[in-house]
Amino acid sequence: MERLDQIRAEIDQYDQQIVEYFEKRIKKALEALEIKQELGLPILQQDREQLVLDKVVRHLQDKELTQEIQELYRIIMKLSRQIQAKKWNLSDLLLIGESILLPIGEPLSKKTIAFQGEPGAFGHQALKKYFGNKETVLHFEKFEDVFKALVEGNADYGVLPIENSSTGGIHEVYDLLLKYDLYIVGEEILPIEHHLLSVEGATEESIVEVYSHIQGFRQCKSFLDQHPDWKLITYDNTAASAKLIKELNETSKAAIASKEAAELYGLKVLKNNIQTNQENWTRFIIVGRKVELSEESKKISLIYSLRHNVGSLYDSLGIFTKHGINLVKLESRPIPNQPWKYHFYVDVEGNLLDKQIQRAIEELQENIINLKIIGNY
Ligand SMILES: C=C(O[C@@H]1C=C(C(=O)O)C=C[C@H]1O)C(=O)O
Repeated sequence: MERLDQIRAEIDQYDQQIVEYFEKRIKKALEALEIKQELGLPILQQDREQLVLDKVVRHLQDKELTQEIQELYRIIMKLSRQIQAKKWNLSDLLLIGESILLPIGEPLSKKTIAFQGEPGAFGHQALKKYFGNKETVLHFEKFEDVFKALVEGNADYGVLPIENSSTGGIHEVYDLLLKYDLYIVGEEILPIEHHLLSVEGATEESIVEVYSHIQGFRQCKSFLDQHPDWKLITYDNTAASAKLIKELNETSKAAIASKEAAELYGLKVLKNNIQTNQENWTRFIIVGRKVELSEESKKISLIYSLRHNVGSLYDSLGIFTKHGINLVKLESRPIPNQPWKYHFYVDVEGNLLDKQIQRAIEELQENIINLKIIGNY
């Protein structure tokens, strides 16, 4: 026992140093905050955080601890941000339990909105359906560019597809929601109709190559299976492929895209409604920099991971049942570098201002790892 006491005394000493250095680190983060406030920079500096993560791994002598040190530093930096946020402006934050701080904002009146793809893309249609036609619109090549535009302040809202009723979740967008500290403020469901488009003079028989987004191909699989000789070329976006077909102007090439894209780029519809399921819908999310709470907010989106023990998912979901909260969606994504471990994306019905919901979230937090609330809309 004496030996164990001796070891624990040493651990106590290290803890004292860790606490001392943690406090020093937080003080410095608050000094950094003052400068960021002067310069009008956001609290979160993802590039800097990545550098910190790389540096601490380099300091490690035992590289087997790489994942653990990164996990520890992700938590330290998140706390550092939360402490900075508390200081920044308390009235703009919602505190749930003891440690979940959410930035709260009002819907912006004058706004710039970003979508992925070219004009005429389904994302563009969802944007117009949700926001109307009067807003300033930006479009980007990649989903991640939309997230970056928000973080960098170049756009106020982003419109992104999250799920298709025939082919399921859009995984890349799920992963980006975890990576960036942005929030879902709304959603829009759009019926998706795909058409085979080409230039004047083309017929179904003249086609050799077809361009579309991978989702376009997946959602039209039965039709494409009838043309096994067609070469399918995956493109960034359905509307971008329509634009390309117009530019190439060849009767052997076609795109799979919307009617709107056909009209916008002056293409002929060779075949209408080629999606496999006539009930084909895509749910788009509207992402912003803050949680926008109102009495009408009725769906909460959460991400969490679990300890690897029997029944952990069941137990976590049981907490919602116990508090009478309806679960409306469950999706899982693998955690990079941790084979067979998952992040769970859960949508439940409720409003974050409701005390019952807050109690359930607090209880959930005690039973899971890394809870992230990504919106109430
Ligand atoms: C302390 C800062 O604020 C945040 C927290 C960081 C940290 O704790 O190391 C790093 C980057 C920022 O996201 C900073 O900007 O340096």
